Amino acid sequence: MNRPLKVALLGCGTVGSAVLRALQEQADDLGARVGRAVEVAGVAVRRPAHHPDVPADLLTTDAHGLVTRDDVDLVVEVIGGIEPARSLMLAAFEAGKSVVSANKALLAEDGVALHAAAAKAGVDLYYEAAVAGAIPILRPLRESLVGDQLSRIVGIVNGTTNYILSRMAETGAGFGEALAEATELGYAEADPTADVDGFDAAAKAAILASLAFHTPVSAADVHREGISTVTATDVARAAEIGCTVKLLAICERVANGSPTHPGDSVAVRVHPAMIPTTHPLASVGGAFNAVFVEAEAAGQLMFYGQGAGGEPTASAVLGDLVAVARNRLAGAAGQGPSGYADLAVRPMAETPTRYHVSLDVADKPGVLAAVAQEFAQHGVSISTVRQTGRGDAATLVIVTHSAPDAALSATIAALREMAAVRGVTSVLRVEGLQ
Ligand SMILES: NC(=O)C1=CN([C@@H]2O[C@H](COP(=O)(O)OP(=O)(O)OC[C@H]3O[C@@H](n4cnc5c(N)ncnc54)[C@H](O)[C@@H]3O)[C@@H](O)[C@H]2O)C=CC1
Ligand SMILES: N[C@@H](CC=O)C(=O)O
Ligand code: NA
Repeated sequence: MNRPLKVALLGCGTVGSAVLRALQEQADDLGARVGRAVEVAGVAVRRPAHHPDVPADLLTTDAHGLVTRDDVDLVVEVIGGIEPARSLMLAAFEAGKSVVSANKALLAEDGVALHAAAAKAGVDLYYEAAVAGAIPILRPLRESLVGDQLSRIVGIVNGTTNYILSRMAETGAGFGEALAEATELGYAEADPTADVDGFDAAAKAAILASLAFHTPVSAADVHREGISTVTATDVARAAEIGCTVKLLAICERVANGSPTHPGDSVAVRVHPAMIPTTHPLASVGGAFNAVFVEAEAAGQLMFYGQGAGGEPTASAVLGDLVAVARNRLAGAAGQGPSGYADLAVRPMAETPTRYHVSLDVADKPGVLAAVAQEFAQHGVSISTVRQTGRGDAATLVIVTHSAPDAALSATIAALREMAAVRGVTSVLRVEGLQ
């Protein structure tokens, strides 16, 4: 009889414990789908005493020893972070074992080298769980859409920040209170600043852009802004123009160049933005994620589902585990991402964006003209202007047309210096507005 395939589980936190539970409770079904029984060989943890529910004979603090054990066939890495996750993955490849991971931080930092190591060893590196949790998005990009030309991906890919923004908008909850809830529910990273400051979404954007545009993109290539600067005023201003505030990951293929990138390039950015409440992404609430893909032949596609949490993420991990187990039995390995297009990454300063700006001004003759002049001087065209209030308490709300981001931020800096402007009370980019 064929011996079972043995899985080494590295990490037993929010995701790891859900993966372990599923491996134990659904062992028969998983084995039937793979075509061979799948068993847990061991679970590497830092503090065994913290895992009373895991059979003691499976627990070990020696992750490296577990990964390189002769009877281990497949490795699931759900420790997170860069080290020791990277060294453990490399050790697994060297020992001829395929790896399934949920670690976007590592893949976005060192994906090219890790894929090269896996390819050299003839094994798999799969990480569907790393982007948008349970939502199948990496395999669709890598396989189903590989025959098409992708032009743009806009996603809500961080559950924690979407949960926080949804709570702020819907219930008026404070930032800290909403973050504590997201952490309690298992959505936040071990260090939640990774979520709040946009690092997690930037890592996911890098992975999406790499696959979509056949171009190596790392987290360092992604323009990143988080949500800690989003204020109640921003949320209220958004509502006034029929918009909502979301942290967006935007990956674009840009044709016809810019001053420093004359050919095609890619622009990858993560920042909060106002989007119309009629936009498909506007209704994505709580820890849900959605990824909106635009492709030449396929047109628009939207992928939606649970982007965070133990069980949903475990679903993606197990899907990958079945895939790599099948490959192993077939004596094959799936193809890694291709980087043949190798497009340049366009800097944010040259990327076209639109701004929504609120200014406190005195309602005096000439103020509007002076403000408009400042936009014009920076080459920024105004789409709409709205004034509320009179006298000393007037507010100007301006939405621009699209312009290079550097021109927009220079305009804001100049407005802050104008005597007629008492304060710039809200500045957010706008996406999807007609
Ligand atoms: N929680 C979520 O909703 C999602 C998490 N992920 C990713 O999954 C991975 C795991 O995340 P969580 O389970 O949420 O984190 P977690 O912090 O709950 O669990 C990580 C576990 O790994 C253990 N660990 C750390 N270093 C270790 C080492 N050297 N040896 C053995 N164990 C070690 C920790 O003690 C902890 O129990 C991360 O890469 C994360 O970005 C991906 C998608 C969703
Ligand atoms: N911390 C992440 C977890 C999933 O990737 C998030 O909040 O989305
Ligand atoms: Na996914």
